[in-house]
Amino acid sequence: MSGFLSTLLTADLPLIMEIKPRDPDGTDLLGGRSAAEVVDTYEAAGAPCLSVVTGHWFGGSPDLLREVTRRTTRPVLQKDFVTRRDQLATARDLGASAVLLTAGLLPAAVLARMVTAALSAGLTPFVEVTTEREIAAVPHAAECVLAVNNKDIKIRERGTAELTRSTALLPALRAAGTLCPVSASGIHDAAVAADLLGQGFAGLLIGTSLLRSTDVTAWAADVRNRYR
Ligand SMILES: O=P(O)(O)OC[C@@H](O)[C@@H](O)c1c[nH]c2ccccc12
Repeated sequence: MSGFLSTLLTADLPLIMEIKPRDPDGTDLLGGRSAAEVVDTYEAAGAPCLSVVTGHWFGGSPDLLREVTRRTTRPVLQKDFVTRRDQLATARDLGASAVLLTAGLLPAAVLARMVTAALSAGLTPFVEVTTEREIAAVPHAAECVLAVNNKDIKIRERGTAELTRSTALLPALRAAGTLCPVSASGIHDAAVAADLLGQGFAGLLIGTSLLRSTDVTAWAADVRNRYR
C-alpha cells in the first residue's frame, strides 16, 4: 500500500489540507504567505497528508509542488489535469506521493491505463468521481483513493458544492472496493466535516475554508470534538 493511502487510513483526523494560490473566481487565498508558511500551519494543525494544486487556473505551478514537498515529509497529492504517463514521472520527481486522475475527463480506457501506470510508479491514484458510472470504471479500486468531487471540474469548480452528492455516492464507493472513500470540495465548516466523517468517509479534502481560516488548528480541533 502506498504512503498516501496508508497514512490517510491510519490518521487520527484524516483531513487532506490543500494549498492553492487562488479560488475558482481568481480571488487570492494565500494573502502574502509563502507555501512553506502554509505547510507549517497545516502540519501544526495535524494534517496527515497535503494537497497542492499545480493547475495554472488556480495560480498553481510545478514549483509550488516542489516547494511544498521540500518543506514537508507528509505525503503530498498533486492536483492537475494528469492525462499522460510522462506527467506521472514528473509528479514523482517533484516529490508527490499521489496524483489526481479525474474520471469525468478521461475515457475509461485511458483512466484504466493511468491508474495502472500510477500504481507501478509507486503513486497513489486519487481518482475523482461524480457519478456511479465513473466509479464503476475505476480499476484496482482497493489501491486507490476514490474521491467524490462535490463541485464540477468541467466548469472549473465554479458553482456551488453539492455535499449530498458525496452522501448519495458513498455506497457505490464502498461497493467498488476502495478502502478510502473521500469527499472533496466545498466543505466549509467543521460541523459539515464531522458529519461526513460520521457518515463513513475515510478522508476529506479541504482547501478554501482552511486557507481562509485564521486558526486552522482550532478548525481541525472543532472537527475532532464534534466527530468524537
Ligand atoms: O477549496 P475546496 O472547495 O475545499 O476544494 C478543494 C479541492 O477539492 C479543489 O481544489 C479541487 C477539486 N478538484 C480539483 C481538480 C483540480 C484542481 C483543484 C481541484
